[in-house]
Amino acid sequence: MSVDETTTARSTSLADVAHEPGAAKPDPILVADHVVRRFGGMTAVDVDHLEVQEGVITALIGPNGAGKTTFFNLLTGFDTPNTGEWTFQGRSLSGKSGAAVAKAGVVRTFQLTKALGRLTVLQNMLLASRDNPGENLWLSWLPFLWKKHEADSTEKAMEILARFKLDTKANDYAGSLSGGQRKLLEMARALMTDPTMIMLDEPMAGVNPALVQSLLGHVQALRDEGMTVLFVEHDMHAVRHISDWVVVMAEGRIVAEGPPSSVMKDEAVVDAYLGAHHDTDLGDDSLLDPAVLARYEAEEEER
Ligand SMILES: Nc1ncnc2c1ncn2[C@@H]1O[C@H](COP(=O)(O)OP(=O)(O)OP(=O)(O)O)[C@@H](O)[C@H]1O
Repeated sequence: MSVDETTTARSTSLADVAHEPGAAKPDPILVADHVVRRFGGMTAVDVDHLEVQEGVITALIGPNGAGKTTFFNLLTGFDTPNTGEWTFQGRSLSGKSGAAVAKAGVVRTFQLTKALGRLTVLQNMLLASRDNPGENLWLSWLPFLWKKHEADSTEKAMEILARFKLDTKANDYAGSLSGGQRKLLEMARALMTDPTMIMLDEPMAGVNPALVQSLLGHVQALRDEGMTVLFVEHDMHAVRHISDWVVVMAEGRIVAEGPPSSVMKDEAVVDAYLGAHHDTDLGDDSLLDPAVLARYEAEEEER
């Protein structure tokens, strides 16, 4: 399928979906039910039902403390809920470890990037490899297999790094990268496991505007290659620009869902944001720098 055909298939797939919390999707890849996480007396997450459509970019937005990261942690096996179950591609993932979730094809990045500063960029990539020799008894015992595996993984790592224009930095310490480059490295590392779905926690936070464009392009490219993307983001311009669908959380619950253009005008969304931040910019394009806006529009036309 060409990129144009993929774009059409994508918008058609969501065209008939109701703009309401918990809306059913035609091809849900991830389905969560009754997911509750309490910290003491406080309920951080209380998601009754959520379906994430396969092959599209879904943004998860909401004010600070809405429960987005906690929900990500639960879905990816980094935290345990009080109640709840969820499936990925029809198979239950509830209660599974982070490693088991990754093996099932769901990989995540973190808000504060986890790149290990004292390892090189390439070493960071090799650590993220699905069949890291350290985890495989046969590979660690048989040197010739290990060497072949290492060569293959290095080749794959270098290919992915080239895609993110980080190949020239392969032997630099990850600690020497800029904030934006570390975000790119996080995304590159995630791809080492050949995921079906990628979950990005605030990929644009702390990234300079030039790199934001590049990151947005990478996220769209992953989607256009067939990957499902779920991302948490506070930058509403980025959300409007790249998401096919937006899910809004407030006080642990999902309060709205819909395409970006309509969801930003939703009363529950405006209330949720304005309740917490009177100065939150919900992505009104008229507030954008005209040059940036022109670039967004030109890109939109090319798609
Ligand atoms: N380990 C924890 N112990 C106690 N409370 C926690 C813990 N983790 C999160 N919380 C609380 O749960 C609520 C939801 O937090 P969470 O980080 O999931 O929100 P968020 O929507 O991701 O916020 P932000 O946009 O600021 O990252 C907050 O009130 C937070 O203080």
